[in-house]
Amino acid sequence: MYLRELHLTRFRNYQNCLIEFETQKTILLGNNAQGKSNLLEAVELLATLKSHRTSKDQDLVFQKAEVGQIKAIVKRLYSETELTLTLRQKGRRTVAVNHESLRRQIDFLGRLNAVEFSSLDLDLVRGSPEKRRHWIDALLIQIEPVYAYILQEYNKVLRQRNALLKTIRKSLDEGEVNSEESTWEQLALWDSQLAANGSRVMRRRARVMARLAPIAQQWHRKISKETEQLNIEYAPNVNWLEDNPQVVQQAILDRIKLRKVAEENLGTTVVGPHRDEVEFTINETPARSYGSSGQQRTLVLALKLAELELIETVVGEPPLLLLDDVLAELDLDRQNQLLSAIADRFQTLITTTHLSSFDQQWVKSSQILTIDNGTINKK
Ligand SMILES: Nc1ncnc2c1ncn2[C@@H]1O[C@H](COP(=O)(O)OP(=O)(O)OP(=O)(O)O)[C@@H](O)[C@H]1O
Repeated sequence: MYLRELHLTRFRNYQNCLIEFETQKTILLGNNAQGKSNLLEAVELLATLKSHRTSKDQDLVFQKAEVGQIKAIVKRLYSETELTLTLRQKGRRTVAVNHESLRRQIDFLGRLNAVEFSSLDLDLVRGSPEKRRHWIDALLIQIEPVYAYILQEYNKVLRQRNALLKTIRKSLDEGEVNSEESTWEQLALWDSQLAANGSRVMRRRARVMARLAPIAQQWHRKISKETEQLNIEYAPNVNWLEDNPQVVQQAILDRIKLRKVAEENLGTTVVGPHRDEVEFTINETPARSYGSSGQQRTLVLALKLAELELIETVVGEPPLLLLDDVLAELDLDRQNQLLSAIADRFQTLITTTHLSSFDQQWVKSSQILTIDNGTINKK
């Protein structure tokens, strides 16, 4: 797929900016805080309807403006589509495809695919489990857009169940024995909802990890010159023996029973995919605590290359690659591995503050755009 045009109106620090992408590779060159990451964020939003930098639309709209917009023309093998995402300071965002508004946001997903790689991605290894859950979820949304809906439903159930557990906790604090039957009936209802929705999330996470792990392992072996063996293990909060909805749901219900007292005392849900983890080990040592920063970079690079490949296999077309200031973080050897893997296969947008760290061949074959305080010029 190919992003031909991007038009940003009152988005972040862009007032009105039209960018036409003329080659497979674009270098976005500019000093700090000029709008390079903002531009990649716009593409990320079109691909996932999420930004890894903020969950508030107010942050995305140009200061004090009411409405901001991201518009793009995407060329696919057999079609060309115009995508429009309208963001509001107050009120809901809206989406349109070829000028037609869509009622459901998930119908917007899957029309543009992108893998982003920024220095923040090192947090994938070092950061909290939440970072890794977000990472799997963002990948799943791209290869199976209905997952966005499944996750949203799970989170709704989780919020409601937590609210009920909080009330139970409060009455325990106040010394009331909560004997009201309706409270326990309600909780039993939320238990089964949590199990039904939780099993959908967990089974999909398990499946995508099973597909991604061998690809990432292969890349990792190659980048580490066969010296290191990566292992990726999805560690769900609940274990099950068979990939079958009933089996997984029952496993969740059994664990809820086991953790009943803890949940009531804490006043929150402790069982479910919101407590999942992904474990990375290198030569059987946990990468998070023992990996050197070089090893951690190799690991993240292998994961990103695996994401590109997996999306390409599932979608049938190569996704875009967004590299946010990341080349400088990699040594020459890893840079070359990345650049040769990309070659001309993936349309790549890459931000940098200076061109000197780039391979000259790469510079020659790229379109170079300079970014200065929300305005873009060809170099
Ligand atoms: N909603 C907004 N309205 C106006 N300006 C904004 C908004 N959100 C962010 N900005 C501005 O965008 C700029 C940051 O841009 P961006 O994060 O893209 O930096 P960058 O060019 O990638 O720099 P770096 O190299 O430091 O990552 C800052 O000047 C910030 O004030």
